[in-house]
Amino acid sequence: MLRAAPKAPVRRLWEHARPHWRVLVLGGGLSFLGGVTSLAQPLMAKYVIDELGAGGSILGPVLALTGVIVGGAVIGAVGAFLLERTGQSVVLGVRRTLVGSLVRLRVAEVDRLKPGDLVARLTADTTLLRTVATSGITNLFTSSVLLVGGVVVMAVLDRTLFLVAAGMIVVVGLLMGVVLPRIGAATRAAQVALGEMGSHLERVFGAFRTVKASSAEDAEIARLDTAAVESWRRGVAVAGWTAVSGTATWLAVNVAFLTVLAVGGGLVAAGNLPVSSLIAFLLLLFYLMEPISTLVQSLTEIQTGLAAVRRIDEVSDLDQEDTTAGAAPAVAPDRPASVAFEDVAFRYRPDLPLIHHGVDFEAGGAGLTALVGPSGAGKTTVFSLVERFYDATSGTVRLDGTDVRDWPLDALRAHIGYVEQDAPVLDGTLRENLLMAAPHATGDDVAEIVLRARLTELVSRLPDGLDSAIGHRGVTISGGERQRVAIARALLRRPRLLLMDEATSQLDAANESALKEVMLEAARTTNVIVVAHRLSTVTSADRIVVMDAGRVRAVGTHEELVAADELYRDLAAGQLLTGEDPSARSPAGAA
Ligand SMILES: Nc1ncnc2c1ncn2[C@@H]1O[C@H](COP(=O)(O)OP(=O)(O)OP(=O)(O)O)[C@@H](O)[C@H]1O
Repeated sequence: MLRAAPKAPVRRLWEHARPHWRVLVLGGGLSFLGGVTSLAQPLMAKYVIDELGAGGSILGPVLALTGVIVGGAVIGAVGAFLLERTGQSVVLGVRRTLVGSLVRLRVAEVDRLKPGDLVARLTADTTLLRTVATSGITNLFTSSVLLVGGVVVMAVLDRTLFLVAAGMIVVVGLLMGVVLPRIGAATRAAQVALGEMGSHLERVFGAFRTVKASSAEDAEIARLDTAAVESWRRGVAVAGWTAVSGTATWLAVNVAFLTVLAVGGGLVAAGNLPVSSLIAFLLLLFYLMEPISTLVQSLTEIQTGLAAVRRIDEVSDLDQEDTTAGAAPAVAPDRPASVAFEDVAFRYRPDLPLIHHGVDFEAGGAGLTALVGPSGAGKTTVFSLVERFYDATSGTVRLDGTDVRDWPLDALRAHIGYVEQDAPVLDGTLRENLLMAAPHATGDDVAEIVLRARLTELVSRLPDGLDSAIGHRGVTISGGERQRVAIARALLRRPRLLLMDEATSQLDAANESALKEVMLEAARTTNVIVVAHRLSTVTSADRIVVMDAGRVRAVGTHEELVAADELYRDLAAGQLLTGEDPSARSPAGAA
């Protein structure tokens, strides 16, 4: 579904961590110091025993040992805190990048993605990453430092015993080489299954009423369950491999411990090794048990995190819009914008057929232009090309005479108000919904728009007026009200071009006439283009563009088109506009 990330995940993980390298080095340095002091403990124990054997005072060495233990603990704690904090900051950075990438994705990318899976990447995958970026990286670092230090001290203490211990480390290393890739693959598969679950759930909630009305709950639950079981299966595989690596590491360390005891005992008996060195060596091995098992555990966790990094970075690699590139053409701020389509051909994807086959029309100046035509003729697609949700496959779309591809996206869209067909309201208050497209609008601006969009009655009916929650968790507002909220939102932007996709569902007479009034009022000062499904809109239009099968077949006023264009006459008759009997003509769909 998503393109594979081209960069190695370890490099990506490092790229996310790089901005914090100073704190990382400081935390790492302190952890190293903490580790060194704990490594010094066995050596100091040897010193205490040697002093005792020589009949000297042990007060000094014991005090020094205590100081080293306490100092080492404090330094280690500060280092661990700094590393942990860095881990959290890495995750914050990743989440910010991911949110930025998701919201700036091109519409065409979102068309082929599953939103539920994207949500899982932002939530579940970044949560996985947090474990790695906190305890995983911290433990990997500190345990590696301790292990390397321990190994060096062992090599200095006794070569023979060192070789025994080194053999154990090699065995653990080989084991990790086998186990870690399997843990990584299983984790990735588990996360993919989790993403699938998110997608299924989104599908269910996206059509919740339909699912219930179709009595399809059981089938949907079964789909969700399949994904849940797959995630569980992969999780169990991870648990299995983790158990194998944990137990095998423990065994390897213990075998090494016994071997060192046996070989070292022999060396001591033969007088080739002081007993204090053997004790120090055994203590070292004992101390190293923890860093070794922590190292193994953190390598396991990092596999998990790298699986998450892969999935997160697949999103960062998707095509995003650059909304600021280019220089905006100079335009008169209060003049209505003109739109021109010049021989525009368009397909949504290379593997899909053309939707537009050479669309040509112009709509300039203030006034109302209605786009009409059978369902699927490509009317809404016209709007998508003006807004540059997609780019024309060939031909040119112009705003104010400039190719829309030469406008900075932000500047282009700043001139346009867009009302979608289903006029969605977003979860939040009515005021937030209105201010979305014009965050700097004043209270007076909002009050004026409420009046213009005939929303006064709605505002007075809502419990907290403009500050009432609407949408999911608030009051549900009607289709007509949603349309007017959407128009108000678009108008608050003070657009020079208003694109409005009329709702196909029937509105009651009061709502319809309210909408019409708002539209006509806007058309006095703005270029308003409407995908018209209602007769009252069509007859009020200054210009009607008739589209059929991806082409413009006629342009004119209602009267001109009734006289000159058969398809338009059929469409109008289908809605009893001309008083003709529609059944007497070929069926041409609804306008
Ligand atoms: N995102 C998309 N990806 C692929 N095909 C699409 C996409 N959006 C629309 N289409 C297809 O493009 C064609 C034209 O759609 P469009 O929405 O522009 O038609 P319309 O004239 O506005 O129809 P209606 O009056 O029913 O709203 C349809 O066949 C539709 O299935």
